[in-house]
Amino acid sequence: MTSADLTKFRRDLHRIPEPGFQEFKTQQYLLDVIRALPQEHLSYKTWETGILVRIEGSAPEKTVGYRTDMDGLPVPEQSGLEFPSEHEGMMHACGHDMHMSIALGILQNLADNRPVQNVVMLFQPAEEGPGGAEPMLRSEEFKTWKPDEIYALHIAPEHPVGTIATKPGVLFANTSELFINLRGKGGHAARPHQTEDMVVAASHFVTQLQSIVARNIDPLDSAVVTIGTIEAGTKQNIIAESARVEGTIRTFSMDNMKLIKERITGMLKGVEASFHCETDVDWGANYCQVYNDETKTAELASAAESHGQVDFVESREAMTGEDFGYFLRDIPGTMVWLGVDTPYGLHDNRISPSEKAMDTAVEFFTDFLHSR
Ligand SMILES: CC(=O)N[C@@H](CCC[C@H](N)C(=O)O)C(=O)O
Repeated sequence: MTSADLTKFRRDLHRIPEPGFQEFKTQQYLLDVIRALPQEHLSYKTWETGILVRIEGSAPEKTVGYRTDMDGLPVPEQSGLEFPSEHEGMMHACGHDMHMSIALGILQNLADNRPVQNVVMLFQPAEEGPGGAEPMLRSEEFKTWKPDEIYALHIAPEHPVGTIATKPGVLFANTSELFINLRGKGGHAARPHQTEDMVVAASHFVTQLQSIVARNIDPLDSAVVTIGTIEAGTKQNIIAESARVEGTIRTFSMDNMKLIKERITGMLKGVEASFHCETDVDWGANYCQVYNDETKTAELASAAESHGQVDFVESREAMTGEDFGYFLRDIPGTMVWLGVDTPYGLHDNRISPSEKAMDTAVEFFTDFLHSR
């Protein structure tokens, strides 16, 4: 697999970002590449908009898994790249175009040069939401090819190209989405006393939310409550009768997740009483933490440290979420960060990861999967 091939995959995929479980063009593109590979030891099947590919090892004693995510984000691209998204309002702003291209590169290498162990490559939809890992794990397609160990990577804007970073134990947080509706009585902007203004109610609620992390979480622990969107109203001189607040919760412990949800439920009761309105809350998709197996992580770290192309770094845990956590809850393995050296963070509309990082990842993971 050449750098030029990887770059072509990445740019083609970058142009067609699609929402979770709607990765139709992405799936077709990947299938076209997979069908063009040497087929001798290869079999594949689809699941929803995902794909599972199995390479029959030469003397297998186990099956090793490698997973990539596939979906894009509702981010209007501002990267200035020469190959921007062709899907208005959507962007691969979390590197899944790179992740998929790397997986294709590894697959091509393994199809050309058969590994000893069986390898299953998983192209998993809907990582950003509503979560493809958990239903994929439950699928018959997965169960019949279930690996004995499993690996994945995620691009890391802050690390230089060549870096692979990870740690044993908790790498990413538990997550829960948060969707709240507030309903009251709207009316004329000049007659506020006859209304129950949901812009004011939602604003108080969002401000109150900030006290949860500040005043309910042990300062030696960590949690995040982020509101990403607020929608309310139809016109500047009409008092809004409804508002919708959407966000996400991140914790390292399930006790804190429970505590935060209880506090939010309590606060909403207060908002209802204070602003004479009705509210409802939906916790959306919940991901379990990414917990790296101690032994597999040590083995991967040692392979990275002795690999000529890689600079291995012990990383800290992060409040990011990843539904790869569900695979790791069931199957020992590890997730790593891959340095891509861009000043813009994940989910930023300007993110522009260095494509050179794909060479490092493909070389390292091809060697690593051969060595299992
Ligand atoms: C790597 C990454 O950025 N993952 C997402 C996962 C989102 C889970 C869910 N939709 C949520 O918002 O809680 C992240 O935002 O960390």
